[in-house]
Amino acid sequence: MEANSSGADVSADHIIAELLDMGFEFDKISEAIGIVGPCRADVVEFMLNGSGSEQRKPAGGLQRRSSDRSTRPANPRGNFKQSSITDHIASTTGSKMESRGGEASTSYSWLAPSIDTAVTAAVCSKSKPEPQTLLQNSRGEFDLNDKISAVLKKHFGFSCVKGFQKEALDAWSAHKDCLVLAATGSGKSLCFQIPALLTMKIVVVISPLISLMHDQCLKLAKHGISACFLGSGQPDNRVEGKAMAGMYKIVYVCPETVLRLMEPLKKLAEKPGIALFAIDEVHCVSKWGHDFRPDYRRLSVLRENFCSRKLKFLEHDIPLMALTATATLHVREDILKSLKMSEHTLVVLTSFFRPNLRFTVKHSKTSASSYREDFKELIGTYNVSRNFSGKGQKILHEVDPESESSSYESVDDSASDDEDAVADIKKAKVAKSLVKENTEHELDQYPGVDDFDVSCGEFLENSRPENFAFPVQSHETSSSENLDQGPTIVYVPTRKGTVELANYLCKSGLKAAAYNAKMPRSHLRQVHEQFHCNALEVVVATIAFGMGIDKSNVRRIIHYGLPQSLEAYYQEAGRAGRDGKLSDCTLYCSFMRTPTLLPNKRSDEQTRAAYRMLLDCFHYALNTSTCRAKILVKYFGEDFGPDGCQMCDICINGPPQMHDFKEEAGVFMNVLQAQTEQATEGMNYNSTDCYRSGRRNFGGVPDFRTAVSYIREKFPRFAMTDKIWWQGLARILEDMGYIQEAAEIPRVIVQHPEPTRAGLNFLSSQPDEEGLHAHPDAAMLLAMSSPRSASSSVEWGRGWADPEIRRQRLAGKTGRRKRKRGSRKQPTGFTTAKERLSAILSKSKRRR
Ligand SMILES: Nc1ncnc2c1ncn2[C@@H]1O[C@H](COP(=O)(O)OP(=O)(O)OP(=O)(O)O)[C@@H](O)[C@H]1O
Ligand SMILES: [Mg+2]
Repeated sequence: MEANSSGADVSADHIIAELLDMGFEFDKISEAIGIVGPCRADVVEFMLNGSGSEQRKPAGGLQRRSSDRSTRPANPRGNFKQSSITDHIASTTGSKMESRGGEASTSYSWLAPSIDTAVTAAVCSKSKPEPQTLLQNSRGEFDLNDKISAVLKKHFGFSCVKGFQKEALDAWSAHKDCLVLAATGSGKSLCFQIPALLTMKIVVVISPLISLMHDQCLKLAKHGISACFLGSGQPDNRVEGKAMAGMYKIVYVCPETVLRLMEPLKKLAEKPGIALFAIDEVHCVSKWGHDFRPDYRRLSVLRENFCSRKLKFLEHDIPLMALTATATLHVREDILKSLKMSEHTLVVLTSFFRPNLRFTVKHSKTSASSYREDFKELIGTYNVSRNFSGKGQKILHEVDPESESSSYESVDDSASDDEDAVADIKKAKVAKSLVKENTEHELDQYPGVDDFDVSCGEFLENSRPENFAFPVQSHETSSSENLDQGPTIVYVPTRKGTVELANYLCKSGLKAAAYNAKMPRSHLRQVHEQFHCNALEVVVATIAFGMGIDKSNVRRIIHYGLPQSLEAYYQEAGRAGRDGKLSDCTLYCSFMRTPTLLPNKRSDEQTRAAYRMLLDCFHYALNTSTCRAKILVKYFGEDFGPDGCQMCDICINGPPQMHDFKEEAGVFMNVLQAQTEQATEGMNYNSTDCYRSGRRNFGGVPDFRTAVSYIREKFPRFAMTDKIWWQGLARILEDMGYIQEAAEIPRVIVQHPEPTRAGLNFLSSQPDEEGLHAHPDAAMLLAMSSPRSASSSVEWGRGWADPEIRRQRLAGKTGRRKRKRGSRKQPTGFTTAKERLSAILSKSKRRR
């Protein structure tokens, strides 16, 4: 150990790290240390002067070769104690400088890991005091900031770290756990990549997808940093062995593999040492997040095992750094708890706002029949510069939609919008698939970790990946063509949708490809590669293509169907505009259709939370009065301030006119109140009296449908109103706290609204009192523009959910037109129930 006058030890591995970064070869350094001892000046002098030819001329960029590592001695630092992180990054002080007098600047100036000319000059002219280098601050000290700046410039070409990156690095250097919450594309990866460059130790990164690990390793290799990834598939002992021997600066692993490699990781922690465990996309830990992965939850073993209490050779616990762009307050708490992160964990929180993203929402059936209208503009954008002849592009990967054993439309049939939609359903032979009870397979799940056709790979610095062909430019693509337009990602909810839409876009002349979790993994890798090298203009993907994709020039994210949560939406939208340029995020969804949950195994509590998230997302889509960016960041607990983004459709178009809903609200809530009273008065009233189409008996709580049917029947002025409109009113009343959902597991559309105390107060207010002013939401506006068609088709669509009705329709016994023409048979008992309701209503009116 090298002692300085301040009494602080500078360990040999520190010297090795610094000299390696300067470009000296490992075996030469260790040989020199063996001869002259762990003193930097002596080691450098020995290498430069003692053996003349020892120095590899350091130059910007990459110095170490992979072969250097293979010749590495088994235990180069033999008996030296394992140094701490602060040893590496804050080893020099003013007192050292003073103590070494004139030598100080020469001794310490070559601490600069990337200022290669300074190194040479400093070492070669020992007698002269050196001018201050980039690594010295005004007091002549070398500090963390300087070192970070140096490696940042050398490896990434950036001039400085961002504030939140600095905070995270400070936490790491102080051996603290840290939770980094920062917007998509803000640069979270650097927070865990830089530590690998500041020490000789290894950074272990836990990541949820091979595609993500692959992309990051590829980039690191280009930046001169060796890395590898270990998926959960068939282990490659060669890469795994090298990784566990410390041959790569950064080791990406999936959670499952971390758990399997606990013992080798402990050895790695001993030598050469683990600088940090980074858990990327850490929202996957939480059951309340949008992409829960059970293996992530088991990562608490990291905090439990890699601490100085358990591993005696550690001076400090190995810090954990957890990172995500999409965690609500609830999820954050869950992360800290589930990973058993230290109670001193630093939470680094930045704004989630992405100022260059322009959010828009549009109503669409989002079925094949609406492709032409919805994608006209996109097709025009790409075709404008190339005189499209009408001869479509080659489809990257032809998949027979029939073989997908499900149909896109069938997902939506239960609430399709109008006659056209029904015709589409018929055309697409959806009837066949409707018979199937289980539709789970048609929606895509988040992919498993092994989303590529390889389970591990190594990426040596400045070299091409060994297991991967570097993306080949498509023969059809010149590097400049259409780059200005930038690529587009279209997210669709179903696997079949990806294929259908990609085919449609290809036929329209675009270079498009489908991407979903069920496609061959080799195809998925090909799409990734072609997307990254601009050979593709559009990727039509499910949620399988989302997290962490870092391509700077994505200009458009189109969601063609409602996402499951605002977290998922913001995560996917965050793929756009990572170069800071204006980019569009457009959500197409049906305002008329009731969104459904992706099938998944959930407890009741999780189902409740999942519906809540879906509901928030639906509210976002239907919103007509609040800036979209404001809603999004508020969702993550951030106050946006009074102004909007001035870019989204709401900020541009302004809200619709306010409406006084007092009368409608009064009628609606009176009916609900009557239903409630009816139930409590034990009149044996329930919804099955009203409908005999297999609907559930709700046990005496108010029922939305019954209430609306009653209103339409009994109040002539509301006879033409649409259920969709009343659903909108129910949302407004719920927001105001006047009604609440009584169902145990609330759905996206209110089912059993009951008046609250505030609602009852409102009901008893005088007619001349203040009105109930609100902006109608997007569904209400739409319903007002075409009241009949909407409700009738919704009824029709709902019928399909009933196995009996479906059977009859498929058997041709009943059809929509026939039903429309014929008189609608009132279910027995309907009149009686209405009469009862009337009686209660007039009774309660009399009471008031
Ligand atoms: N200090 C910096 N200065 C300039 N650019 C930076 C800086 N840090 C990171 N970047 C750039 O920001 C881009 C996004 O980085 P990164 O992929 O780490 O984002 P992220 O925060 O992890 O996003 P996501 O949440 O989507 O995964 C990268 O291309 C990176 O080069
Ligand atoms: Mg990231």
